[in-house]
Amino acid sequence: MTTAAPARTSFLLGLFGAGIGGSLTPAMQEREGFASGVNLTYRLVDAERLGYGVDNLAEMLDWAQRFGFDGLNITHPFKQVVIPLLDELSDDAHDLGAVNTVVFRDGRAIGRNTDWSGWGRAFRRRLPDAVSDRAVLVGAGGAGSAVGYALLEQGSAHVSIVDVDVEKAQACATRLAKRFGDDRVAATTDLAGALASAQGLVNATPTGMTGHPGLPVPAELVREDLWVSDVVYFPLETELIHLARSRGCRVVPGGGMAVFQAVGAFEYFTGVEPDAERMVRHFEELTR
Ligand SMILES: NC(=O)C1=CN([C@@H]2O[C@H](COP(=O)(O)OP(=O)(O)OC[C@H]3O[C@@H](n4cnc5c(N)ncnc54)[C@H](O)[C@@H]3O)[C@@H](O)[C@H]2O)C=CC1
Ligand SMILES: O=C1C[C@@](O)(C(=O)O)C[C@@H](O)[C@@H]1O
Repeated sequence: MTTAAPARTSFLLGLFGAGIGGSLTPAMQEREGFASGVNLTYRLVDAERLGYGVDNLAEMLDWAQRFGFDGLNITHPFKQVVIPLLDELSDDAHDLGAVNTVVFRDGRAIGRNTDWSGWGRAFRRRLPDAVSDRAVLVGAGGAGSAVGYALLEQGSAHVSIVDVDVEKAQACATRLAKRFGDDRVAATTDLAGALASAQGLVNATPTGMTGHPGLPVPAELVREDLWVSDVVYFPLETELIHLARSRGCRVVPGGGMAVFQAVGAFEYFTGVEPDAERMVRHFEELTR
């Protein structure tokens, strides 16, 4: 007689990254676990504090599995370098070239990305009528690739990508064009020209974060008829969001992406659908 494997009764999860001490993800995941009856522990593993860099990532993944972790979120600077170390990759993570969620199952490490679905869900919640708009995306790193993927996946007619590192903008556009077609996405150095024919602007650079004050684009380009989104969520009201709001623009601040990346990861980790609105309320409590 064969016996079915016992249902999993608890989950050990963590976040791998550098300088992650202020992350709200552990609190969001543990609170949602408690509220939904899933026994879940979520630990921060700060590579900076451990003196670990990208060369130690394989070792870190290996010991996480050996020590019984069921899954990990992965953040800066590991989102791209983790890819070759995984056994399996979801199509979306492959197409956008970054992983923020690794699930360990039956000795295999499976990479996924909930940054894009998180930003997309937060966007559609606020501006459902704007999904087909033309947009300008500033910043082509890990967050920018995820936002570009989300914009195109949810129907944006065209995305122009700008980065101070022109090669990075081009590489991001080339990658997204492979998936969505080169008539819908392009890198450009002409920010003003691209914005003139767009309805939306997304900041996916660190500019505006605590410690990186300022605006990622010249103030005069923030027109009142643009919608404006920021991925930065420390602070929640960045200089860009503040300026855009004061000019009457519709805005999507970075807090929504922070919550909905956790919503998506919770479901991948546990197989249980979390209560997303409860997680939003909890995030609001944490950031009040
Ligand atoms: N809300 C959320 O849940 C999340 C927020 N983030 C935030 O997104 C921001 C970016 O993170 P990553 O993409 O991982 O960083 P990254 O370092 O991979 O990419 C940032 C990119 O912005 C470019 N850049 C910097 N200043 C610029 C400027 N003024 N104009 C044009 N390009 C510029 C850089 O050349 C780089 O390519 C960080 O502040 C991070 O905290 C990241 C992930 C999730
Ligand atoms: O980059 C981020 C932010 C994060 O690292 C956090 O600190 O909340 C959690 C990651 O899952 C996400 O991809």
